[in-house]
Amino acid sequence: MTDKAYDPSVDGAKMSFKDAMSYGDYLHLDGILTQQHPQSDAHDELLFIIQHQTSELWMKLALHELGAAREALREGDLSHMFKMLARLSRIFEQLNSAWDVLRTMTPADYTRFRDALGPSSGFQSHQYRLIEYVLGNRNPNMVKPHAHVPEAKAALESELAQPSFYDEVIHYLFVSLDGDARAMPAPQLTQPHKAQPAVQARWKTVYEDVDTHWRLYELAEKLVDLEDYFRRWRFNHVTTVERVIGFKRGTGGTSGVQYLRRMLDVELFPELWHLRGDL
Ligand code: HEM
Ligand SMILES: N[C@@H](CC(=O)c1ccccc1NC=O)C(=O)O
Repeated sequence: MTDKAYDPSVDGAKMSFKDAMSYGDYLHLDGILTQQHPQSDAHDELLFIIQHQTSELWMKLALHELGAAREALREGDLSHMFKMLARLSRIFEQLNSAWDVLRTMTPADYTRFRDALGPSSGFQSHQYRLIEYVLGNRNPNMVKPHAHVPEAKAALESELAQPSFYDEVIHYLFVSLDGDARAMPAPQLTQPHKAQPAVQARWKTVYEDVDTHWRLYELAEKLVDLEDYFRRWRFNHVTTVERVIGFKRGTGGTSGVQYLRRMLDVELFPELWHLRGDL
């Protein structure tokens, strides 16, 4: 070994990017890495900001995959839809593991900058709300905090005007089992999906003879997986919140932990859970 520093250019590594697209150019890192603006001098505020920004990026990808999965389903292309749902589950795993980093922030650390957050809160995450809407948990009141951001409001309203991903799944279920969707209950576009006996009965048919209905069974279990991940995200959130602020009121104005505990009861695909007790 010589003392001379290794020069990767001898192996062919390109070292000059004056006239070519570099890593930073392609990823627009100048934009992303200059968008962290702590409002205090508290050490942990950068962690808090990056945790949220990365979560929002994963949510952006989740919406991209979910939208494409719905489109594939509408076209009857189940193979591609399954691939996107598998990726969606991995994205949720990322979001769930991320809590381990935030959990290193103690109440004392957080108190140093909480006041600087003002009335801002994750409650106002339009991407989170959009994910809920796409999946079928639709409370139109949740559009209100976005009235001041026309694009976010428009995206949420346009989602409320079309069938949810779960509505498309139910459509596919009826067409597959009945031959058409005439017996399908009308999608509830602007309210949270409520369990429908006719839907549950069909899912039960699938689970009672999985070999005959393998594709539908696979689809159902993918949805249960997805909801399982979603529930774990909510549970991680509420537990972290209790650990960090106890039962203080949220900056967004809700009761905080009590509000978040109530959200643990939300069922995205209720029929798939309810039928299990009947098997
Ligand atoms: C120490 C960390 C955190 C605390 C203390 C906290 C606290 C809270 C509280 C109290 C609420 C209820 C709304 C309110 O009144 O503010 C809330 C909602 C919410 N938070 Fe957090 N949060 C934390 C981290 C996060 C992270 C990392 C995310 C990821 C994006 C997040 C996303 C959300 C979302 C989406 C809601 C709305 C939930 C719903 O309406 O069902 N939070 N948070
Ligand atoms: N709601 C939190 C504040 C909070 O967590 C927050 C504030 C600004 C941006 C994102 C946040 N994260 C989740 O709610 C609190 O009451 O402390």
